[in-house]
Amino acid sequence: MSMLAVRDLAVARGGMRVAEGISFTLDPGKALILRGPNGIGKTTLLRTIAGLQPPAAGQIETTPDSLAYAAHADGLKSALSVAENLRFWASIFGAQGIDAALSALDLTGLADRPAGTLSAGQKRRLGLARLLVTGRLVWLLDEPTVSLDADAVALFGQVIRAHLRTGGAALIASHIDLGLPEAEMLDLTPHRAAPRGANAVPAGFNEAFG
Ligand SMILES: Nc1ncnc2c1ncn2[C@@H]1O[C@H](COP(=O)(O)OP(=O)(O)OP(=O)(O)O)[C@@H](O)[C@H]1O
Repeated sequence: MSMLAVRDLAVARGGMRVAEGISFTLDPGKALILRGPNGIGKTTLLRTIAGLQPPAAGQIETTPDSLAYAAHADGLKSALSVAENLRFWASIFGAQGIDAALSALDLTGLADRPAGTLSAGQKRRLGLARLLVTGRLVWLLDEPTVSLDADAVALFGQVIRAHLRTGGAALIASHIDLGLPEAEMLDLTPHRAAPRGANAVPAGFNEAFG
């Protein structure tokens, strides 16, 4: 049974439909990579599936409390240490420990550093480590590798693989190769919403100028 099913979904930003006619399912152990040019609606689609905004049309079916969303903004507590940040998230999600998450993202040596003093890539690694303490099965990731160097991208690829091996799934907006050849791709380009209302091209436009 799929962990996430999206049917004929349309998504909007700022009151304008940006993408439509999107359908896919995500089964355990699968990763789906969202592609498409800047502004096509990848972030908007992830926000809609995460429940941060309503769909403009269509259906999203998933198990309650199965989703973990990692947005562009890391949203870390800068005065707390790396370990304290993770413990805070672990307590919210009822996770047991943080050591595995620290180790998986190569943060053990930085555990006592205030998060505010981390480099951009280290902050991003901490943001991703939070996924591991959520215990959630379906990861929604928006450009997870921004600021990461090549080693950290490879490390993150391993983290995703381990998540998939243990029955998890991931929907990932990414412009770069994550080293996941088994992942499927969904290009949103053909799903760009047709112009509507005041901005719509009048019917017959093509015939008149064709
Ligand atoms: N807060 C907002 N208000 C109005 N329009 C917005 C808002 N945020 C984004 N948009 C617009 O919605 C459209 C979709 O944006 P979105 O961020 O989903 O694209 P994206 O595919 O994730 O792009 P990128 O590859 O640049 O991250 C764009 O045209 C964008 O300008």
